[in-house]
Amino acid sequence: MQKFKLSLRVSSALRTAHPRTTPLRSYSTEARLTTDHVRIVEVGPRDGLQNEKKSISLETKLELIRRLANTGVTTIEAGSFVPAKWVPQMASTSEILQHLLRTPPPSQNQIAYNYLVPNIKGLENLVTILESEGATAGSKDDAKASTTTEISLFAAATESFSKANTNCTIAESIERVRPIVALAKEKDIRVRGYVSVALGCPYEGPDVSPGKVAEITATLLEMGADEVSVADTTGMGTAPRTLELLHALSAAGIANSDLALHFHDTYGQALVNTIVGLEHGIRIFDSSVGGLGGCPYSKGATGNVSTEDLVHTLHGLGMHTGIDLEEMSRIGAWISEQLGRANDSRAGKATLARIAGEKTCP
Ligand SMILES: CC(C)(COP(=O)([O-])OP(=O)([O-])OC[C@H]1O[C@@H](n2cnc3c(N)ncnc32)[C@H](O)[C@@H]1OP(=O)([O-])[O-])[C@@H](O)C(=O)NCCC(=O)NCCSC(=O)C[C@@](C)(O)CC(=O)[O-]
Repeated sequence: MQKFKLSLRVSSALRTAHPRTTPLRSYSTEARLTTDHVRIVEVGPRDGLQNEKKSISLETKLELIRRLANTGVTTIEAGSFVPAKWVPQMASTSEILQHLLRTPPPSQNQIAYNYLVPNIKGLENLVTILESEGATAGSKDDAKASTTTEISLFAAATESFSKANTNCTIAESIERVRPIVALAKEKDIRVRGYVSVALGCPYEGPDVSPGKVAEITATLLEMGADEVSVADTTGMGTAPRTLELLHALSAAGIANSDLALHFHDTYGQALVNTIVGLEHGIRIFDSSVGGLGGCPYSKGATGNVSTEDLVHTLHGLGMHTGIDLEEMSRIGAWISEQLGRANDSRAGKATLARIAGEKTCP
């Protein structure tokens, strides 16, 4: 495999788009790629399914998670402790947690199951189940030796989105997060933060302040979040603005190792922006199998970048994910069929077509 070497010349595009703020500099990647392993956070069962019009049964959700756990992926967002009136598709999350606590993952994989909590009540509900099952977040007894339970919490980078998504201002949402992190730390639960609409807001447009995103990210980390996923909820991000945002995060003193990137592929820019992130040194990316999802507050929004497309791109760049692309492609086709929707992964469809072709070739 040839050494991964890119020269995207992002800097000249950046200069045109942002003449005042961005320093002129050449953009060489080689020195930044010190490690070639990327951790993918599979968000299909939560971020994907929460936005699908058709609800699926608990059994199908469990089957989805079981199959995903067999692909080599190490972090799976399994559900969300939100009121059913806000997100009806996530209503069976308690049962999912219970089931996963009782079931060792297949193939002896070490898997972290992550649950979104919008407020302290969500985390209290999760902890009640954890304790009633006699489990801790990082279960150490034999039956549960290889699963851990994590949470995600979230804030938004614009006031309008914060109001629509969480019924409160940004400042109030940060205050809401504080006791969640404190309780999670007390219970030894790993915490992931999200900053939504980091590269574009359905109400306020693409010009979201990178400084504001960096400020919220830093606040979540200072409170005790273990990593923060910076989310392009609307898919409005472009390569130059992604780079500008990454520079703002670095300038705020935030280490790349504390960051993940979460791209939706509404404008088909997710993989381009992923490469910008890779070049900058980010090694954690979120994606959903089959490109499941959308966003109820963002008209026309498609789902997350598909895991199959992301894995295909990363492997093509010589990076490692530990994920079996063929198996992931089969799951993408299967879950799309269960949901009665098109499979949004080009690499997934192409992989399956290639396998079918190989089988029928004389
Ligand atoms: C934050 C709230 C709850 C405030 O919602 P609210 O209506 O202001 O809540 P409230 O505190 O006034 O309570 C209202 C009722 O809900 C109950 N309640 C309160 N909390 C809970 C809970 N956790 N679980 C179960 N029940 C709960 C509470 O007990 C009460 O019950 P009642 O007295 O009426 O019977 C609401 O705004 C909410 O759930 N928002 C989250 C919506 C959501 O999940 N959005 C999608 C996730 S974010 C996302 O997807 C983006 C991301 C992360 O993927 C990254 C990206 O941007 O791409």
